[in-house]
Amino acid sequence: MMDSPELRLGVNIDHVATVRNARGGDTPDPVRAARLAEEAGADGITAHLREDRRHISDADIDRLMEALSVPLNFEMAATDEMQAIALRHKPHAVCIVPEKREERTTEGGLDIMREEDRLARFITPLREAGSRVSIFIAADAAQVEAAQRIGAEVIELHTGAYCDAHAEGRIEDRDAELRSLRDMSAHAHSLGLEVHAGHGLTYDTVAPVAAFPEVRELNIGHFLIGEAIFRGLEPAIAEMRARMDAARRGSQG
Ligand SMILES: CC(=O)[C@@H](O)[C@H](O)COP(=O)(O)O
Ligand SMILES: NCC(=O)COP(=O)(O)O
Repeated sequence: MMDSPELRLGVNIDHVATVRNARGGDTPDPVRAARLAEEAGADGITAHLREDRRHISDADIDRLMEALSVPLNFEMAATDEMQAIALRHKPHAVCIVPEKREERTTEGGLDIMREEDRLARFITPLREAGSRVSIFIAADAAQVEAAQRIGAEVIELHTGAYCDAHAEGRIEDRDAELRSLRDMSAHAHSLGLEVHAGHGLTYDTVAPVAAFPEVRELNIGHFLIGEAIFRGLEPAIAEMRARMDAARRGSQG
């Protein structure tokens, strides 16, 4: 069995901005949330600048780049507008995600094969600017292999189908999704890709994913921001961190 290296927690603060935007104005401030998340043990901050700006704004990205002392993982669609913003800021990491204007949340992974040549050209300047490029994909061997072909350094596996199956009590589907996540983590690692995972993870679903030794980072947002309403952001994050660490230790026997 391979050793389990450190597992990082990236806290996604998008939905602090969702609440702010419900009324306009400045509160609650996602940058303040990001700084509290750092203090609570987040290893990085994730923010998704959607094309429709439904939560994070351009000004939030400007301020995050100024304020953070941990790395920013900048999630964005593969558009010229977003590429220009990423090239201006040169964040630590850029994660390319699919976007549909009408979707409630990021519904699936990017279909790399549908536009493989364009994506290979698209990520080249981002890598040259010093950002680590990650591709948000479903746990699918063809997508993993395509991510490697286009020159990505990292993949982030979409855990939404696994979390939905868990929430809906579809145990066989949940277990099948988990097996796919496990197998694709190992496959991607064998191809030299760094493996991250995220979307929809909660206290109840995080442990099995955290235990996969190839997974180096989990990005978690919506659940943590919701939980923070009841107990505060720092305790909510500290508990997630503790559950991740316990699962990691357990997987090392
Ligand atoms: C790509 C991804 O999974 C995150 O960006 C997260 O889901 C953000 O929330 P929304 O999908 O609701 O924008
Ligand atoms: N890339 C996934 C992410 O950043 C967090 O997703 P969620 O926990 O807000 O669903």
